[in-house]
Amino acid sequence: MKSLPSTWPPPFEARFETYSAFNETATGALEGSMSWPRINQSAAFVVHPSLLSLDEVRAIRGALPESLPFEQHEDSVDGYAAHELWVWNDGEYTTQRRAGPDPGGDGHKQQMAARAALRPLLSTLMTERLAPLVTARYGRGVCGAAGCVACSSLIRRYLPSERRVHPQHFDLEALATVVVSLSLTEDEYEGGLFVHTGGQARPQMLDLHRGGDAVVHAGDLLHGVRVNSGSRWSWVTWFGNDGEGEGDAARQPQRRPRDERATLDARERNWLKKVYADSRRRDEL
Ligand SMILES: O=C(O)CCC(=O)C(=O)O
Ligand SMILES: [Fe+2]
Repeated sequence: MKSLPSTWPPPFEARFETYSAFNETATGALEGSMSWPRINQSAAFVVHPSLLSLDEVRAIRGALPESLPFEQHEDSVDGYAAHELWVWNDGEYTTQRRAGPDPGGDGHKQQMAARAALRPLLSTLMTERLAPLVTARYGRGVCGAAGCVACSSLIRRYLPSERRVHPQHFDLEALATVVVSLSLTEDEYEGGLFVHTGGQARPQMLDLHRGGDAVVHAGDLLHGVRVNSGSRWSWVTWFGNDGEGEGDAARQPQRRPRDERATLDARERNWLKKVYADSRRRDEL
């Protein structure tokens, strides 16, 4: 029998470098790239420290007491109860993603109150901070002239008694995803979001422990969540294109053409500078 080469599994590591679109502002956005061993394939992501301020995170978490029953429909990745709270679906405010077990008591009322409280907050952040970031990264060739649009947005929680993992998957529903950490303190949980190339490679954990830290990636990134201890809260938004000019196919997931990098125009560059100057100022407060 042929034996495996002694270098198997192949060495594998995520590569991190300063994200070039943000070099000038030197705010520490990092581009990571996962290269599949032996095949010429890679997937990139950008980690943005403090995309939201801690005050913004506190405002979101303030609407989410631990006693709030989350939605328990089957998760699309592993079929177990999802423990999600959907706030946006198909580009619109939603009251529920899918039917699931009745939360009992006044559970629905509590969920509706939480969504109503989150709606203005998340909506402003999605349009003013998240969507332009996605459009700047993937470009108008992919996002459409009007820019990428938030299609789905939900809060996830990983409580010790509920869910510890979200198995690795691609976000096939999304052109691009933004995940924002909703931690109130940096030691609220251990473990977290990992990126992977599957097989025998070792997953790479991303450090998103500070509330407001965010990662932006396209649908082609293999990723998942494993919480080793504590409670983790995250805000997940899936983006599609602008929905213009493609009839019913609009807003369907689209693969980012490989190696495409958005070329930022002066207006977008200025906007990014401002986002980063603001986030630096927030850090200094
Ligand atoms: O909770 C997270 O950080 C990510 C969850 C995720 O990958 C997803 O909702 O698609
Ligand atoms: Fe995902």
